Amino acid sequence: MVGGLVRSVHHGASELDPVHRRDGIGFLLLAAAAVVAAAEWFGVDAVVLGWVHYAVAGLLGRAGLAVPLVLLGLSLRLFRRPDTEQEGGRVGVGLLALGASAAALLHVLAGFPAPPEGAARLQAGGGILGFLLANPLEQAVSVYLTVPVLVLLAGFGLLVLTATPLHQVTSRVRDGLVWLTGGRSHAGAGGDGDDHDEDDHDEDPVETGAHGAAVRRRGARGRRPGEGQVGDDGEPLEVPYDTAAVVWHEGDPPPGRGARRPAGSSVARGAGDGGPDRGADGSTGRDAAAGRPGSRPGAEPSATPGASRPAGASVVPAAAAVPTPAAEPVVTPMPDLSDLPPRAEQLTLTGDIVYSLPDVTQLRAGTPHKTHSPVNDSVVEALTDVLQQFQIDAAVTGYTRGPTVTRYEVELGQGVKVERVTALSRNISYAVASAEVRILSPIPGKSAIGIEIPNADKETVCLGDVLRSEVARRSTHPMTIGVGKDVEGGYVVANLAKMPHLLVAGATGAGKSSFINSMITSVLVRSTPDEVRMILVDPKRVELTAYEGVPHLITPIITNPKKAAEALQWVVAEMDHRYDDLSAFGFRHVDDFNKAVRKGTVSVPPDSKRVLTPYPYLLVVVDELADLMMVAPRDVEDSVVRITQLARAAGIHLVLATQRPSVDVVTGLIKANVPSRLAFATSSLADSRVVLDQPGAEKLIGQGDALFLPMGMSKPMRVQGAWVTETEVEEVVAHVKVQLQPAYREDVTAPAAKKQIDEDIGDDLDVLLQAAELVVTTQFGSTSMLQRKLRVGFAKAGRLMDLLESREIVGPSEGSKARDVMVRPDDLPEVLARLRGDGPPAAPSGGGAAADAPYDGWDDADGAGATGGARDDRDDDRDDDRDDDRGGPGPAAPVDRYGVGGDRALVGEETAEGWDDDGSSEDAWELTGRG
Ligand SMILES: Nc1ncnc2c1ncn2[C@@H]1O[C@H](COP(=O)(O)OP(=O)(O)OP(=O)(O)O)[C@@H](O)[C@H]1O
Repeated sequence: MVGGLVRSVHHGASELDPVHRRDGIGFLLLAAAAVVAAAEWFGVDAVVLGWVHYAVAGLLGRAGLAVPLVLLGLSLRLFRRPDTEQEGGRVGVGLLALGASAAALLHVLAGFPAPPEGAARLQAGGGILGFLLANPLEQAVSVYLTVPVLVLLAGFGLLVLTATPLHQVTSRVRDGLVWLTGGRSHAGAGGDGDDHDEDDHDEDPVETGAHGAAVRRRGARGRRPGEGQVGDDGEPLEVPYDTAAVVWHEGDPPPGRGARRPAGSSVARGAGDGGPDRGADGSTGRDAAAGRPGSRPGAEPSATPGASRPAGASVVPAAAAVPTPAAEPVVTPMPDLSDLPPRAEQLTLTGDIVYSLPDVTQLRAGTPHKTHSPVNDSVVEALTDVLQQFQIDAAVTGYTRGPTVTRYEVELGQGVKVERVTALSRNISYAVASAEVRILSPIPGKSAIGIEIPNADKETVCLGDVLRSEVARRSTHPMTIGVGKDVEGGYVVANLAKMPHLLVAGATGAGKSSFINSMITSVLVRSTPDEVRMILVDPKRVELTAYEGVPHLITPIITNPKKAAEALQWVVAEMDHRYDDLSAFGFRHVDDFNKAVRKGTVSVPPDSKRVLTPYPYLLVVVDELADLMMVAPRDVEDSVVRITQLARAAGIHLVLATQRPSVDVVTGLIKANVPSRLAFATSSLADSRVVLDQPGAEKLIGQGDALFLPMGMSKPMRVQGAWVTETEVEEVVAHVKVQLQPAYREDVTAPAAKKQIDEDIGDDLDVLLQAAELVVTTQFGSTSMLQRKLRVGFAKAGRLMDLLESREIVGPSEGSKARDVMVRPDDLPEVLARLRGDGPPAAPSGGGAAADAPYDGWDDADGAGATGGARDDRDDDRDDDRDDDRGGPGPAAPVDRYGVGGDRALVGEETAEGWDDDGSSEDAWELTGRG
């Protein structure tokens, strides 16, 4: 019976939720601490306590007095950070080394008592352990060396226990002092990061795959002037940025107060993370921070001997001035983040589920940003040489160093043609021994030519740093993700909801999957499943498996391309449902709807039993679009186009990635409707043109180096994508998975209802669709044209023409003349849908659809939303229609077809209101002039 009982308890314990198990261990340790304290500190008289005393004091002697404290510390640690199980080994080794050396030292102090002298003598020293360690040591190396050896062992134990490598002891002590003095004692210590620098490089994932666990706050410094007021004076914390991406540099005003526009900005601020030491002239402050004597402020022509100062160049040098050669690398301190508000730590989901977001400080920290290194000096020299050799009156006046590339700025003398420098691109490549030289003329917002050259000493941009940056922490929008760092070392974050759809392209190994990992991890770290749901499509089957089972998923990760195509159709249906809902309740955007639902200002008709819940954003990620386009090109294109044209207001956003950015994958229609682009290194100039409509991506250096062109920007900005290790992803996934099960929707990948295709079309549907498209777009009903263009025989072309006639697409035969075409190009989408059997009955479309946007007008027919005109006008039109027709809640509120976690909703006030402050996306459209 006892055996059975023990077995069942053991079985039950192993089935316990790991969180409870760890808590259980914590309580056990706490109880043990109390017992040992009673025995050792207070000498309480009881049988069991006597045994405990014999065990503890017998083993450790006086060192046993510390055991209650150690046990208490361990238990508190388990309670506070239950996810540190894997560090148990380290803590164990540290404690053993520390405990053993302490016991041995006590044994030495007690005068090396031997066991025959009695247990009491041993207990008054270091116990059995002290005897076993100190006595042999004394015999081996004499008493004079025993003590130093034991002290060293204790020091080693302490370092292991606190996870402090020896070289970081000083900075840890300093950080400790900063912590003790409230984080103020360190202001102005600009160049402190140096001692971390070289060693942190060893943790570079690209080189070693190593993964640093502890997050250190480095170079802590005082708060910037004015920074504290942002939260205090009640200004909205969300950044009202007018493009999807925000760049922010340390030293910039707090985001939201003049955060810079990514490119083309006329504001030229100093570059790099100068921190508090930087004045208006970035170089002066930086040089001062580094304590370098004799550095020149500003851009001095004498930096390039022989080149005359460009006349009329009155540009405030935003870039670092050309520094004195052989100067020390300049490392900027990591920002102090201690006084930034964290993203809501605990969120309550409906059903009283308390959900805690993963701790962003657990993500590893990267190397501090260098604004200058000796490598840059040699490149400046090489560039200057080239300019001199070709006798061009131009000078390298400065540079801004990013994590992977540095942009050198060249100013021209009067009357010097820009082409003289740009024509030298091959010579420059040769001089700096790098094929990936990209020339920008001009640098947006500056009268200077930019020459971007890869750094020989690259830095890794860690997602943790980007998400911990001020700009990311102040954005409460759940769809804000960390992108990386720009070429000036500023953090780049982007709001996926404002993209509103993103195309990610790049050759194999260029960094797409890493970006997608960073993106998904950002979402998991920043948003609850009630805020963002995801559909992940991974035809490659390996890239996204780590996310299987996270509660943000709406359906298991889809690996089958056919199923993926069906899922896209489900998304279209979902979008339509959301539109129905929005229109029935009289809202234009899910943000408005959600806000009203949270405030409780929207009510269902009295006879409806529906419980309104906010709609989560729906993020659909396709990791290889080419695989989908191979199995069902038309269906996928149709769905993508439909989603991208309409889904913004419904809170549905697509991210499409492909390594084959050729026109058969990224078709004109898809491209026209996915306005934001992220191009990693492409294998050809043609691919770069497909993605960005301009060259440049073929010059990227791979491994996360990218050109980012969010909607509304004319020039792409160069960013180094953020890196997140597999271990970090695993930790984040484990954190979210342990809290909540995913609530999968069954119907996402269920095959769509069988379409009603006319029997007499039979197997000819595809070719009939092509024939209809051809005839309608050309407005030319000729059988021989069909023969030629579709490469079909006469009989087949004739039959197609008859079918078209029977569907009233062309008129009757008129002998040798071409037939009349009865359908206008505007109505083509609707006609094609009807032929396919999934369209609504024929209905006249709303006019005004431009011929280059053939899918506009489709929605008039199915009532999902009226669109018309070119893409930029569409919102206006739709809004107008809404305003006219839908003044308030419609009579028949639709049933709750959106069942995703339909029984749960957000109730947390802080989240409920959080991201609305920045204005719904409608504001963004106004700001970009698209509203
Ligand atoms: N942001 C980054 N920072 C540092 N290294 C990176 C970054 N992104 C990618 N890399 C490096 O490049 C390698 C390939 O990246 P990744 O797997 O993302 O390429 P990909 O474009 O997805 O390739 P594929 O199409 O074959 O999947 C990574 O293993 C990593 O070493």
